[in-house]
Amino acid sequence: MNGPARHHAGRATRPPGREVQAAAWLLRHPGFALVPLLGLGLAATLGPLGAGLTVAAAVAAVLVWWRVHPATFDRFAAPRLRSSWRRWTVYRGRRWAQLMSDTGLTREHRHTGDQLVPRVLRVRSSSPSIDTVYVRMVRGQDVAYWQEKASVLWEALIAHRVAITRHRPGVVAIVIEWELPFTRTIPAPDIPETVDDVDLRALEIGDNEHGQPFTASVVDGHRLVAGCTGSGKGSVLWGTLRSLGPCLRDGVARVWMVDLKGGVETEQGAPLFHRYATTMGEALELLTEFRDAMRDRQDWMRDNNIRRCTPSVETPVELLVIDEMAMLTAYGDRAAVRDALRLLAEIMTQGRASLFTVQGYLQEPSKDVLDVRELFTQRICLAVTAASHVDMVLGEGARERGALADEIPGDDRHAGVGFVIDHGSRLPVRFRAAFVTDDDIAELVQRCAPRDAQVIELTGDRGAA
Ligand SMILES: Nc1ncnc2c1ncn2[C@@H]1O[C@H](COP(=O)(O)OP(=O)(O)OP(=O)(O)O)[C@@H](O)[C@H]1O
Repeated sequence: MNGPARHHAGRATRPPGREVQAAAWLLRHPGFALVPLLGLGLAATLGPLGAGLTVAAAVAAVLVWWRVHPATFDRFAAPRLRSSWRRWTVYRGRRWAQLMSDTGLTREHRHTGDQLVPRVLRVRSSSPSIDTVYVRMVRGQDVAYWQEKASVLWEALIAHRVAITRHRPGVVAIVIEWELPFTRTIPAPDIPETVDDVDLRALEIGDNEHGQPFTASVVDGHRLVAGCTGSGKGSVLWGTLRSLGPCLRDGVARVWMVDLKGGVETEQGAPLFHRYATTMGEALELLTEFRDAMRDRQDWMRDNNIRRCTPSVETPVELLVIDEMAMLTAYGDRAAVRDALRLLAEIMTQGRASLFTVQGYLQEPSKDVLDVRELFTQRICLAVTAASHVDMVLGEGARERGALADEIPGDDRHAGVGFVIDHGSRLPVRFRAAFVTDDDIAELVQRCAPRDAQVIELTGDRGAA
């Protein structure tokens, strides 16, 4: 009856031999065997000089790519190279074991007394300042246990923020934000002088964490912006309109504004709008008019055999902006909400080629918004109040890949900070919207209000129709 070996037949009381451990390690990290083998293979076929030249040429090609085309390099090559680099410099061997031990995340084997260290399975470095480390927990731990230790881990790593989620049974994903790359408030984008200075596919609304302009299109689809109160949605909205300024002035783009918060925040910009609605009744009228205008343009395109419109005074970009979208799609009278959702779905599925696009701003993503979520091709998540909101807005797995939007503190240092998913790499990219003040809005109105504006009067009953 004595001794663990008799209690647990088949379970060893001593670890496997070192050679077995080494073979298992190599199987888990095939690159370590394959790279030297490839080197030897090259040397055998091309000779040492040929092999050296081939490797040098490969390194040179990567360097040339890095220098010549930073945008594609940062998008495709950098995350992979960075992930490998971090894996073997930060989350490796003894250093990792020490970190786990110091933070109380190791366990002693009951029988052998060995330290069991959670194993790093994979590192994904989506940006220079965000890593996701996938770790197999040791037996007896669960995700709640790890989450309890998150703050200890955070302090030990000297990181900006750490969040832990369950990836799959036995495996946790640790998202580590190393630093906040935005140290200052970014001033509002300049209003371009002329329509020719405006790139409708890349309107500047802030900076991304790579230090490049954060841009957004108003012609390639629809945009959803989610963020809790005070997160900086206003900056994204007004930043877009500032970058679009001359197009509004000259009638190459027109804004149809729906603000069911009574127009408090958008009233200042009313002279810029082609149509303006602040009650549910007005909003439905506006949506219907927008939809009908879209149908008319589609008919015109069909008659003239045009597959895609070019923005011009004759065929302007028609931009439907909905501030606090949930008031339209979730909280209003049920029949009105149903009508609004039906009109929106029609506009969003058909509007793109005829230049009818939608931008929805939202405080709290709800189930009703999810019905049309997939129709938004660009989704932006500023600070939100719940972890589940991040995936609701950006798509499943976004938070685990690094989009910790629910962890963005609600203070002025972080206002305007958010995440988007890069279309090419599918990785989250952090950005900060430029701050558009009331004076910046006033300047925009003064310089860019359209000459032939026919704004709906701000009268009538307010609230739900
Ligand atoms: N891009 C930014 N950079 C720095 N600070 C900002 C930025 N955007 C907003 N702020 C600060 O955050 C405050 C709240 O911003 P804003 O009103 O745009 O938030 P919001 O998301 O529109 O909130 P609500 O949904 O309540 O209207 C601003 O008064 C300003 O102090």
